[in-house]
Amino acid sequence: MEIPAEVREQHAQLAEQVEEHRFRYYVNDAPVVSDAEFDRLLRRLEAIEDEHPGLRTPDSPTQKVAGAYQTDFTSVVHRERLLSLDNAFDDEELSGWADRVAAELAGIPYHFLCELKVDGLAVNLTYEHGRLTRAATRGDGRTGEDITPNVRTISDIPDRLSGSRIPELVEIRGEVYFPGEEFEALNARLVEAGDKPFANPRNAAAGSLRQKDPRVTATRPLHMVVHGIGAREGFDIDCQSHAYELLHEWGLPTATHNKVVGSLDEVREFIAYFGEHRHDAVEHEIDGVVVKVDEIPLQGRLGSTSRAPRWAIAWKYAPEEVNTKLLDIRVGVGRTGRVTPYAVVEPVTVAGSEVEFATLHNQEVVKAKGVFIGDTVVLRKAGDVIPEILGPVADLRDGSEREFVMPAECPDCGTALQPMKEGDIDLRCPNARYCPAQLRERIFYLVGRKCLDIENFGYVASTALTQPLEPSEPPLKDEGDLFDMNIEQLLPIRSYVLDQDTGLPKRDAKTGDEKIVTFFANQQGEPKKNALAMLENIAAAKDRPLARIITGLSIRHVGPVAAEALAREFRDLDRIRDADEAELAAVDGVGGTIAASVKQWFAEDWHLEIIEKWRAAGVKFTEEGSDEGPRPLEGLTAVVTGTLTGHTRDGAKEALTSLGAKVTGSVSKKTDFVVVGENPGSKYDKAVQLKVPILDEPGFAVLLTEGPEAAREAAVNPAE
Ligand SMILES: NC(=O)c1ccc[n+]([C@@H]2O[C@H](COP(=O)([O-])OP(=O)(O)OC[C@H]3O[C@@H](n4cnc5c(N)ncnc54)[C@H](O)[C@@H]3O)[C@@H](O)[C@H]2O)c1
Ligand SMILES: [Zn+2]
Repeated sequence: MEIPAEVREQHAQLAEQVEEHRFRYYVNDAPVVSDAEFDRLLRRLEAIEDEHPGLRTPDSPTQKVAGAYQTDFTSVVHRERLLSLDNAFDDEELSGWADRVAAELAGIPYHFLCELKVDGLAVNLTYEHGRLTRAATRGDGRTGEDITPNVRTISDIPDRLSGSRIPELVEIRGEVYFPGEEFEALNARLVEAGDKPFANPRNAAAGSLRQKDPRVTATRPLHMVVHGIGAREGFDIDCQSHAYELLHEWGLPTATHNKVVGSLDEVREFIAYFGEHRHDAVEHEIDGVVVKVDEIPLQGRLGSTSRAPRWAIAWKYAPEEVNTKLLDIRVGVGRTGRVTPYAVVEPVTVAGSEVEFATLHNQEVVKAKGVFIGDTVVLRKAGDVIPEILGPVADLRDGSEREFVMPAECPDCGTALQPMKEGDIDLRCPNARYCPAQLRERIFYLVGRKCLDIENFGYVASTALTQPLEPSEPPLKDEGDLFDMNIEQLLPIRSYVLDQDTGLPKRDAKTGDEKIVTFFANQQGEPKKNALAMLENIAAAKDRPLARIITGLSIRHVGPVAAEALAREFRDLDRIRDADEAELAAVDGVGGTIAASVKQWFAEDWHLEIIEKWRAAGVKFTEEGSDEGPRPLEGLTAVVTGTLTGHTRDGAKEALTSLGAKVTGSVSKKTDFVVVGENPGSKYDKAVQLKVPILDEPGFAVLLTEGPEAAREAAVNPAE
């Protein structure tokens, strides 16, 4: 069949693009398009060739492992070819492959070996009589680059195989990868030294390994996972999974998650499991699962194409990385005044959602990533994690990019930013009381799920009540006004609708104008149902448990867990206010940092005013709890030390606190009782020295059942 000229032309252009991207990827270690984008180009080429098989010539990129390039490395011919893998992007492609395998093996029994697809670069190691004699990149599959001295610097890779049955010769195939958690530090060092940062960990692995000077490679934390064997002499194996056992015995880094299964459904389970757990169950980045026929003689029977084995297939997970433009870097002000730069990117869809913003943490992180405003960047969104920018695609720079400069003043109130304390990297707006952004964010948090949980009170209301356009005086000048608002105050309010991620006004999709709403009144100026419901819900929130109220105060470092611990221990906000730092710090789940922060919070007069206003409005600030029994030990402080036979340490503490006693970690004059078990240690000595009543187990039982008076009599060291 005649192939139309324009199809030929399109094919040639696509092929050229693919070749160019391969060159940038394999030779420069600096691709300019994402893998997903590259895979799409290759697939388009394949689709054209499916329709016009005449274009599928041996030199088409679809028929080759990769390009054969001239590089600075000496080339090495592999004893046995290194192949690529065919991909399956959906279940149809996977079962299509499985059907072809089944048809070809016509009734012979076989197994599937499921492996994780490591996102790194392929290397081929040659061991002769147990010694590593050569290491090479994959290259075009026949000829690779000699990187032996570089590979010798990787500590996972043994220079000599250990154990028994060492063969005369074996080629080991595997993937070298760069650990994700070390990536940021590497880029920071490169940027510091004036070098180009890498766009992602896989490029960092390739770029680190393919260094002219192996001493540079030696400074990079590279690792390897073995995933195959090539040429071999002097030993025989029946299954690939058994081969791995042997390689493991020889001291090679084999994978820990491989699984041999008997059915395609089990393969699907493996794929689904690691799709879900790719970030929490695996020590390196993966981009898919490789399914192989485990029996080696059957692999031989299935054979290979010029590019890939027929006995294996790579299932690719949905890509988590895309390239996009970094349009701007702005800063946002959070609930605690922390000022955080964030990236505004050209909207892209990644991992199923549209992304417009990515976090950048602080100005040092921006610097360390080496990204400039105007760069094309690699953006990553993994699972539920907040999108982040990995690095710039530096090869696409045209000189118009500019560096980000951290503002000196708060974008919302103009106050000069400063570190919270000396040496802190994070900058804060110190105007905690009046900064409109901080107040808005604090209110939104206070009324949210973790705190007062007030329905009909969301981000729009938080904005409208703290920074309305009209009237000039907001109903909430700070948290103190929360329970004193009335409907008359709310009706005239007009305000912007702010974006929760950025704090910037949202715009009308049609007109492009900033959206302004009268949130609480309808067109006749009457109260909306929402507004009335909100006020009712606010009033009902006065009775929330103490821990939720404490959480809502936005005390630095005091989240729901610490608030719960404080509430459980002290049962009353005034007692928390009056406790000294050591007493606070001694509470389980609190500690020094939180204790200091709590003291600091109560040292601010305007914070105390909030509490008094709320108290006047009817908030109780005590933990009454209807399930409470009598509290005969109220006001007592006890210490538990040593091993008790009748209680665990926590159990003993709980028994005390449930009766109203406070349990602390150290003995002082204020301690009322020290409960001692076996091997008590220095707290016992301290109690003797300070003449604090000491209770052994029977004495402890007396305290719990008969109360403090009887317990003092029962003490090991009764008062003289
Ligand atoms: N962004 C770009 O410009 C660009 C250019 C070229 C290639 N690429 C990317 O590189 C990859 C294509 O390269 P490829 O030919 O290496 O194909 P591939 O990554 O799809 O699969 C083959 C490779 O997977 C590796 N692998 C990882 N774990 C394995 C395991 N457990 N068992 C067997 N092999 C395993 C092997 O090194 C093997 O060579 C694609 O992800 C492609 O998007 C990107
Ligand atoms: Zn401010």
